[in-house]
Amino acid sequence: MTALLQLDGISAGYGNQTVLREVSLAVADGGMTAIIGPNGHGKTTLLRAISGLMPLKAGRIVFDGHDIGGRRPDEIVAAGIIHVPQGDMLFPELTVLENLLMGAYLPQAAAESGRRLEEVFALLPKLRDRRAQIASTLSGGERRMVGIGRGLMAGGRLLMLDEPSLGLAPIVIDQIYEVVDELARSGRAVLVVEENAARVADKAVLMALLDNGRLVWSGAGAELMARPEILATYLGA
Ligand SMILES: Nc1ncnc2c1ncn2[C@@H]1O[C@H](COP(=O)(O)OP(=O)(O)OP(=O)(O)O)[C@@H](O)[C@H]1O
Repeated sequence: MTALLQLDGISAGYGNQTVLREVSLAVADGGMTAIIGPNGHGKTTLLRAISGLMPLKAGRIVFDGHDIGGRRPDEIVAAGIIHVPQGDMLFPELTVLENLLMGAYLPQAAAESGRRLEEVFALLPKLRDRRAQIASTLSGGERRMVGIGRGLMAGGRLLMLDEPSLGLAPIVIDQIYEVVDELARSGRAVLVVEENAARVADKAVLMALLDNGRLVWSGAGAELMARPEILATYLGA
């Protein structure tokens, strides 16, 4: 496998508190990789560390052959890593279109924003119909789609999604994962954080289980589903 992103023994945390402990992980150049694990065990922190939103205490992050540890968040976006944060974080008073265009704020992305917008509308046709609607009046599922669309507007080679299922009804979660799966099957590298392993087990090329900031297991989804002791110990299944 060609790794697009390679984490090499990374540790990170808040102040004196260490949250991530020596995590090593290879993310493939295409398809879905899933970070799973219970709440509060470091999944969001892992994405924040990759995005440059918090400093590393130890370890190396190599993306597309370059050591990106210590780079600023905007430099990491420019390098091709897009982070769609938990809970949408849209601009509530702006329209769908304005929110989408916010994703293309860096010069290179801005130059390609017309073409990208067409790609986003092709993947998420509902957003074309809703483009003039104010974000705060959208449903939860629609807001999530705008968040994903805004991330895609930035371009990038790796799309990181922090719990795209959070707070949505099961039927809407299925719709969101259909979109994520379509992106992954079209060859885009997607790193997704998900609390419920079963939701991604049949889609992910690799699942990585974080417990108390450590990577305690990784492997194929089918392998995990055949390990009831891991599911019971770490995921309360
Ligand atoms: N800004 C912060 N300051 C201090 N501690 C924090 C901060 N954010 C998170 N933590 C702590 O870091 C640990 C890991 O949190 P993190 O958000 O990474 O977990 P998670 O697995 O993503 O869970 P969730 O899905 O609930 O966000 C928790 O103990 C949390 O309390």
